[in-house]
Amino acid sequence: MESKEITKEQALSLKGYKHACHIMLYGDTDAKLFGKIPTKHIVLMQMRFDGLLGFPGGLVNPGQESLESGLSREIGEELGVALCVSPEDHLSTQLASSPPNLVCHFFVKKMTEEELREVEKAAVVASDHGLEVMGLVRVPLFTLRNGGGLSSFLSHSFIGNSRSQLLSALRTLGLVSHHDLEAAVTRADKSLHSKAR
Ligand SMILES: O=c1[nH]cnc2c1ncn2[C@@H]1O[C@H](COP(=O)(O)OP(=O)(O)O)[C@@H](O)[C@H]1O
Repeated sequence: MESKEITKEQALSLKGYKHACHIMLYGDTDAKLFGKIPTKHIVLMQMRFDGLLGFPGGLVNPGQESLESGLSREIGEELGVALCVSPEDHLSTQLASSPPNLVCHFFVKKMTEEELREVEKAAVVASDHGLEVMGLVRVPLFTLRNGGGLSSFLSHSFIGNSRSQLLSALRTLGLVSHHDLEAAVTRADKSLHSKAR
């Protein structure tokens, strides 16, 4: 899905648009896969009720609450934690090409490994668990010798523009090197292309 980047202020001045707010929670880790492959960072996404991957969040009505407090409310429902989202956590706003009249606001929040583990534990007993949210998942950011890892993750199906939100956050925050990211995207796109044939 192609989307056009606009400012948060432009988005808020649009009439008759819905506002979706989603957040990427992330942090650093020293953990090594199989005791040798550095996982480097933790990045959380979720498996939704419809089988698609996306970020925690949902629709917010800016006429009734700020984008940040609406997003905090959605996080409470989906992840069972009280998380304060601030305007500084905003990363981008995009005009969705589909569905029409939707803007997608994207936030990122850095947390410690311990805090992220607490979120993962709380999510299992959150009210939406097993209903709107089937579970949190960590994004594998590494590339294995057989090419698996990030590229296999990117070959799954994503809701809306969440795949491009993920890629732009990984790029902007420098969580994956430019070379590794481009290689993973190329490999994933090839695999998606061959599945489609
Ligand atoms: O992670 C995401 N990134 C960007 N857009 C998303 C993401 N998840 C859902 N959306 C879009 O946001 C809108 C609201 O969906 P969502 O299911 O999150 O909210 P809701 O629970 O308030 O209905 C939908 O149009 C959906 O396509």
